[in-house]
Amino acid sequence: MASEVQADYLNELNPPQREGVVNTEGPTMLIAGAGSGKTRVLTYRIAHLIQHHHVEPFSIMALTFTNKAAKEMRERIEKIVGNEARNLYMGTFHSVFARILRSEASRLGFPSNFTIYDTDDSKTLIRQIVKQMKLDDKLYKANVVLNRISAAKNRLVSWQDYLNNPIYAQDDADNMRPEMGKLYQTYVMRCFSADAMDFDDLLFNTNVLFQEHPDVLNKYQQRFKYLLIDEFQDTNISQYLIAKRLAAVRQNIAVVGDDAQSIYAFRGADIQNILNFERDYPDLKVIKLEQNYRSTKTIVNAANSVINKNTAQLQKNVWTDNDEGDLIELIKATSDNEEGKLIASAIFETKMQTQSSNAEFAILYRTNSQSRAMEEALRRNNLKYRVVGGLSFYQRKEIKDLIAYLRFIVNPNDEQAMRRSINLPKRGIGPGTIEKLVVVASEENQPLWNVMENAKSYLGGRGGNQVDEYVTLIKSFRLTAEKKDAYDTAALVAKNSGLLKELYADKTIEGMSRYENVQELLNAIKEFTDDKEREDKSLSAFLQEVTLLTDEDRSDSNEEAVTLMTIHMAKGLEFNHVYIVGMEEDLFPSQMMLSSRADLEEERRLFYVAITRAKKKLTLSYALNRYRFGRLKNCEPSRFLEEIDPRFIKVNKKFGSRAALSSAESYVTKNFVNNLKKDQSNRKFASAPQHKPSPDFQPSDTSGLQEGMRVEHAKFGFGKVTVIDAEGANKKAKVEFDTAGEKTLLLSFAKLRIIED
Ligand SMILES: Nc1ncnc2c1ncn2[C@@H]1O[C@H](COP(=O)(O)OP(=O)(O)OP(=O)(O)O)[C@@H](O)[C@H]1O
Ligand SMILES: [Mg+2]
Repeated sequence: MASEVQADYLNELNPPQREGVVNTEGPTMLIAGAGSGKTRVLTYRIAHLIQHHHVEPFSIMALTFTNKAAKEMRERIEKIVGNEARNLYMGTFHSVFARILRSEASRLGFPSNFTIYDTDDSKTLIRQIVKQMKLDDKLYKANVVLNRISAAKNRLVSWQDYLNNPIYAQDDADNMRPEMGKLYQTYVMRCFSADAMDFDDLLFNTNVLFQEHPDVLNKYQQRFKYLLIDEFQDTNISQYLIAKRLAAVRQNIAVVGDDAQSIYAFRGADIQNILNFERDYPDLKVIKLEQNYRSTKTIVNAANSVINKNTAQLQKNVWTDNDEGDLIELIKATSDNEEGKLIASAIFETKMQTQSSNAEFAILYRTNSQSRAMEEALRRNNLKYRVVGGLSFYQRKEIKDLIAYLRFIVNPNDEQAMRRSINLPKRGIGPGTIEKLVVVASEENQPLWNVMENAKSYLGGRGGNQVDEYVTLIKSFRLTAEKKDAYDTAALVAKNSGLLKELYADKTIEGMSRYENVQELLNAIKEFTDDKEREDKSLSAFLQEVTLLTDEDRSDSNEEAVTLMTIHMAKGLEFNHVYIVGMEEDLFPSQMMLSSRADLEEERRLFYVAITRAKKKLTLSYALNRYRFGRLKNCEPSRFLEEIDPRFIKVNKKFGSRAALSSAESYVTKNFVNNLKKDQSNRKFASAPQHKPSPDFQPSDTSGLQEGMRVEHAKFGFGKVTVIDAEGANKKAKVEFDTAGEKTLLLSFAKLRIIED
C-alpha cells in the first residue's frame, strides 16, 4: 500500500522536480521562475523524507512566507503521509522562532510569557519616549524612528554597536536626528523592562541566543535534521544567519525561491543571500526549473517580456506547455470609481460566461487604499468579497481593547497593555496618573507591576484608589487564568471589566457592530480551546498565536468570495482570473518607492509577481483621474503597460463611456507637455536610455497613422513605422527606431508624435 501512495506523488513531478524531491541530503538550492512548482517540490520533499526515509516529522523545520502557506503545505503532506504531518515544525520565521524563544527566554533575561509588541505598540512607545526626551516629534516621527531601529536590528546592529559607530552618528546628524542612537537604546530598554519583544526582536534575539549560547544552538542543531525554506529570495540577513547556524552541522538545508520575485528589499531582504548561499555551501546542488504549470502561454510570455527589462536578474527561460489562452485585457476608466464599476462588471460577466465561483477571482493593487472603490462596486453587484490585509479584524479598536486586558493579565509588566486597558471603560484614571506610574517604575528601576500594587504610596487620594481597584480586578482575572482555559478567562474579562456592557449600551450601528466583533473574538477563542489536538489551551498560548498571525492568515480562504489584496500579500498564490488595478504612474510604480534604479527594478519585480498570479486570464486597468490624499489628480498610464509586449494585449472597447473618456483624455493631453517636463527631471532612473523629446513634443492623434510615416516617441526617440496591425482600440504599430531598435506599440496609449515633412 505504502509504495503505491509513494509512486503516486513522484509521478506528479517532472524530472528536475523529482530530482529536487528525492535527493534529500546536503545543501540544495532551487531558483526558478514563477509557477514552476518550487513550492510543490518543497512540499513533496518533506513528504518524501517522512514516507520514504522515515524521518521523524518533529525533526523537520520548514519556513514559509505566511502561516497560511504552512497550513496548506501541511495539509498536502498529510494527504501523502497521514496525520503524522501534524508534528512538523512549520511556519513563518517569526512564529517558529517565537516558539523557540519562549522555551529559552530565561537565557536572555526574559520570562517565557513575554509579550510580542505589534507595530502599533512599538510606535506608541516611540512617541512616548520622544515626548519624554523632549524631542521634536516632527523630526522624530514614530514610523521614521521605528524604520531606522528596525533596519538596524535586521542588520544585527545592536544599540551598543549603533552608538559606537561614527557612521550612524554622522548619518543621523546629517538627517537632523542626532538623538537616534539614544532613542534606539531607550526603546530597547523600555521593551526589556516591559518583558516585551517587537517583531524584529524575534529574529534579532534568536541570533543573540544562538551566538551567545552554543549549548542551546547545539540542541536545536541536533534536533532539526532537515531545514527547508520557501520564498528564499525574501529573507533578510538576520533570517539567513539563523538558518545558516541551525544547518551548520548537518548541512541539510534546501531553499527555493525566485530572484525575479524579490519584493521585500525595502524591509531588508537581500538578493545577496542567494549569492551568499552559493559561497557558503561549495557542495551546493543547484536545480533549475523552467516549465511553468500555472499560466497560459500569453501570461507567461507577457511576464517574461516585462521582467527582461530588469538588468539585475539571473538568466532564466520560463516556458509553458499550457494553452495560448486569452489576450491580456486592458481597461481604461475615467475615474477610480468608474474603474471599480468596470472591474466589478467584468467579473460579473466572466463569472456568468465561464460558470466560475467568486473564489476564482482576485483583484490586486499596489496600496491598500485602492480597495475602497473596488469594494463599493462589488457590493453593488452583489459579489461577495474579502479584503486581505488593510485594517484587519485584530486591528480594530474594540478587539485591541479586550486583547490589551488579556495581555496585561498574562504579562504584568506589559506597559502598552496597561496603558490601553487601565481606563477602559472610563474609571477616571487620567494620563497624568498613568505617566506617574511609568516614571516611578523607570526611575526607581522597579517592575511596573510592583509600582502599581503600591499605587497608593506613590499617588495620593483618588488616583491611588482608582489604580488600586484596577489592580484588584486584574488580580482576580489572573486567578481565573491560572485555573481556567483561554475562553473562560476571556469571557469573564469581557463581562467583568465592563467592556461588553459599555458596547452593548451603544445602540448606534457602529456600536452594535463593535459589540458583535467582541463576540466574534470570543468565538474565535472558543474555537481555539475546543481544538482537541491542542495541548496548551491557556490564555498565553492563545495570545501568542494571535500576535503572530499575518494579515493573510486572518482571512478564511474557503469562503466563496472574490479576493482583494495588495500584490505583496499575493505572493505564492494563484487564481484563474486576476485583475491588476491602478496601473498608473506614481501609483504603480509607486512614487514613494522610486528614488533609484534599483527601486524601479523592485517595482517591476512586483509587477512580475502580480502578472504571474493569473492562471487563465489577466486584466489590467487604469483610471485617468483618481482621488489621492484627498485631492482629485489626473493620472498617466503606467510605464509598465508599455513594457508588456503588445502582442499579448487587447484594449477593452465595450466598457467605459467613450465621450467621457475623450474629454478626460484631452485634459490629460493638454497637461502632457507639462507633465513630461516634470517627468524628465523626476525620472532620472527610467529603464531604457532616455531620449530627450523635442521641445515641442506633443503626442499626435494617431488614428491616421500609416506605414512609412516617421514618428517621435517620448522615450525611444525617432523612428519609422513599418507595419500597422489591427483596428480601433487594438491598433498596433511596429516602429523601427533609429537607436532603440524595433518596437511594437499599442497606439491607444503609446505617446507618439507624427513628424510632418
Ligand atoms: N509537475 C507538475 N504537474 C502538474 N502541475 C504542477 C506540476 N508542478 C507544479 N504544478 C502546479 O503548478 C502550479 C504552480 O506550482 P507552485 O505553486 O509550486 O509554483 P511556485 O514555483 O512555487 O510558484 P511561485 O513562484 O508563484 O511561488 C500549482 O498549481 C501546482 O500544483
Ligand atoms: Mg511558491
